Amino acid sequence: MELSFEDKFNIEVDELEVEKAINRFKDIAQSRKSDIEVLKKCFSMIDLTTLNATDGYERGKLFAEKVSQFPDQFPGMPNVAAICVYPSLVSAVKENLSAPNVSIASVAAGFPASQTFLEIKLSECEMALEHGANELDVVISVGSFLEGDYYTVFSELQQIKEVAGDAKVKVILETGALTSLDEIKLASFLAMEAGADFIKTSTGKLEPAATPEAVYVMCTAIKEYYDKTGKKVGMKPAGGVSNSYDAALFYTIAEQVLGQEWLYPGLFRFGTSRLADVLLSDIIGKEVKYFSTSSTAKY
Ligand SMILES: O=C[C@H](O)COP(=O)(O)O
Repeated sequence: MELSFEDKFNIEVDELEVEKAINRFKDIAQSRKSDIEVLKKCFSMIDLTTLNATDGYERGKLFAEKVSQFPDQFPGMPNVAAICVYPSLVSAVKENLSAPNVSIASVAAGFPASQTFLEIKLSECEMALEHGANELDVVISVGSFLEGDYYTVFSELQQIKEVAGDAKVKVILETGALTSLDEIKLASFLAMEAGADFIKTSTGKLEPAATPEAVYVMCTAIKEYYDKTGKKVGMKPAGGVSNSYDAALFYTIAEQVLGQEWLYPGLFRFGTSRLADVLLSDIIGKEVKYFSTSSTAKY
């Protein structure tokens, strides 16, 4: 079955316009990278992430304990939005998390390559939810997308969304594997039409991960989708976001394209394994290693 989005949405991206806009946002971000209020807001939208082959129960427990104790350790700071782990670690987080407003996100559906059977993808989503996840981060079938088999990608996402029920589904486009900005925009519309609650740039396992260009194009797609349908879809830059300037830049892009109303954990997240302590240190004004973990393994 053929699926066409070209008639419904504007898929073409003007690359010159993108570069101009990004240069403007970079200037704004330079002055914001040390704005404490902006950094605090960015911190409150972090999905604190650990996605290593070396992760075990203790790692999930440690993350949950750190997040649970955070308000006492750092009064006046907002907490992170979610902890994001592999499905096998969801129960470790659930059993040890006592921060009621912090969500538990699980990558699922064959993360990070999405190269498994649909039944396995759906079961993995179901099991992650049973174990306590209330958000799912799933990658599109990138191979099918690149071959132009949009129907397979769309149909899988629709079925995942159905299994997810009330849980938020964040759809990872793996923008570094897509071959043009037009493709990134097309994938954004496809994911949103299939029911994505958020669209997310990257798995963090493939370079380039979150780029200003990808984030900008995805934000413009979200804006256009909202104008046409009235549905607000969230944005999640993820992968390689590791300093206050990057955070301020992605924050600025979302603010300028989508408006302040998008800048809260319900509609904006950072997927990152390194940003939390960096922001915390810049906010407090001295180096803090609270969440940092030694493992940087990339499997
Ligand atoms: O979803 C989040 C990413 O996997 C994290 O990537 P990162 O380790 O480059 O921050």
